[in-house]
Amino acid sequence: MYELKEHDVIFIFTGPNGAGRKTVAQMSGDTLGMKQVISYTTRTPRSAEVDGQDYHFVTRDVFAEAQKNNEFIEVIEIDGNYYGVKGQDIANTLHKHGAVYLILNRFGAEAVKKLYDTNAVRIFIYADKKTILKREEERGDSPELIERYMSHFEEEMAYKDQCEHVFENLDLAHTVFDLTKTLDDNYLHRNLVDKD
Ligand SMILES: Nc1ncnc2c1ncn2[C@@H]1O[C@H](COP(=O)(O)OP(=O)(O)OP(=O)(O)O)[C@@H](O)[C@H]1O
Ligand SMILES: Nc1nc2c(ncn2[C@@H]2O[C@H](COP(=O)(O)O)[C@@H](O)[C@H]2O)c(=O)[nH]1
Repeated sequence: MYELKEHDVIFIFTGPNGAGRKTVAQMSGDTLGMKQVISYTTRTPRSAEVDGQDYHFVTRDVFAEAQKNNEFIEVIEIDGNYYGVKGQDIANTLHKHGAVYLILNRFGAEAVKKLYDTNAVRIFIYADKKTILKREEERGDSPELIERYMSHFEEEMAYKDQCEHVFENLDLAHTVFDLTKTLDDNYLHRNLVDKD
């Protein structure tokens, strides 16, 4: 069993769908040498999604078996689909990289924070509804999917004030710069960000 070290950091990116959590997490993660811990889900992959990259896509039986074996640190049902992150996956990735990130909704963020306490840092990424709607339309999300995402918008936004860091993601380069600098200055100390 991997024991967390004081300097191990688990960043949790949360906020409404379409805010840009994945985009900014990946960009900062690449710069700072952090790796994502991928969730397992029973939902069907969307056209551009890749198994093992966006999610581990599994059947309900496989998911239920892992749940029965207490492999997930948290399980959630969203719109009829199950999602979970395995504790062992977090431990393995931390062991290799010392810093990991997860992309979760507010319930996952809360659960991971409770479990890992000071090793866990919640980063809230948001944009206004109109901006998010435009992004989702532009990436080709169906009207049904957009409606589903929007039905969770207010409840996800309500979690903003409980997070350790909050970024409004309008200009992408600006957000990624601020985010990378914040993570580097406060937690990782890789001194990679150009301070000019
Ligand atoms: N600052 C930005 N300006 C313009 N487009 C952006 C910006 N940030 C992200 N995007 C685009 O918005 C879309 C949603 O981004 P992303 O997938 O990162 O969001 P998310 O919060 O992870 O939500 P989801 O889980 O629904 O994918 C993508 O097409 C991405 O390229
Ligand atoms: N609490 C958890 N939330 C998760 C997990 N994996 C993903 N998510 C979040 O769920 C919604 C819906 O995701 P979608 O890909 O189906 O649109 C989104 O906010 C994800 O970030 C998890 O393991 N636990």
